[in-house]
Amino acid sequence: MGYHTKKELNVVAADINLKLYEGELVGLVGANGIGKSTLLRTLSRVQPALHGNIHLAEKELTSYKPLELASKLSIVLTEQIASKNITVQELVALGRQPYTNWVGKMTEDDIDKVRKAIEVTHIEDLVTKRCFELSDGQLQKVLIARAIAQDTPFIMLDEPTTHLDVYHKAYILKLLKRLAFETKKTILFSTHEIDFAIQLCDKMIVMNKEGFEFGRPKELVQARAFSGLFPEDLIIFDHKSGRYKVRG
Ligand SMILES: Nc1ncnc2c1ncn2[C@@H]1O[C@H](COP(=O)(O)OP(=O)(O)OP(=O)(O)O)[C@@H](O)[C@H]1O
Repeated sequence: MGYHTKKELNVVAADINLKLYEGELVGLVGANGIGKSTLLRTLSRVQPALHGNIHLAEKELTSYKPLELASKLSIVLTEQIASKNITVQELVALGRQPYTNWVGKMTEDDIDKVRKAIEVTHIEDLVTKRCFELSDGQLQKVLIARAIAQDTPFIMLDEPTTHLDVYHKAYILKLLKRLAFETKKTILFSTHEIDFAIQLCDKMIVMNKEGFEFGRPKELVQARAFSGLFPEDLIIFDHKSGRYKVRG
């Protein structure tokens, strides 16, 4: 995966080979610029893979029609929101767009899915607010609610916990964990919260300069996958606690 620029081909990562299952919360970690967003964008068909195949539910990703794809996968990008002038209720309801008819009329089922998404993310008190009135953390929850309303079996989120305080970071990640478990969705998110991801994820993808490692957090800790992520002059990964520590 990577980019065709005017002059050259910029290959960000190659030989990525992995399989995700339903009901799994999967954390994607790695240093700045290593290719996490590129991977999410490639998996969600926002940009084409340079080489290889991606299958979603046994079907080649490129063979999906846009609306069909929108009923199978959703991606949450914080910067993506087109108009912040709409209300929270309207933004969450946009998650139902792939299913509504051309006039956008919602059925009872659509309305129910929107209501449940608002309930599960605990944003009931925000529904009448306009999106520009929200704090970053509130907007993050609203965007997650929209993805839940979209009700796709596969949800991807690019850094869903940036801008959040430590309590709300844990809150969002626990919410994703519960969602994956209870609704049997596959949830893949990129994060810099490696400590939290180790504690909460079923599996993790660790991207590094050599390639990537994939597995259960405990196995990855044992395999020392987190040691080589950053230059070790400043921080080192402590295998006992599963955390990074600043060198004394
Ligand atoms: N539109 C683009 N065109 C060309 N190269 C790009 C483009 N977007 C990103 N890149 C390059 O691809 C590489 C990976 O970037 P990417 O945004 O995927 O990293 P990341 O792991 O998500 O980083 P961060 O943790 O800082 O968000 C970087 O070297 C970046 O410069």
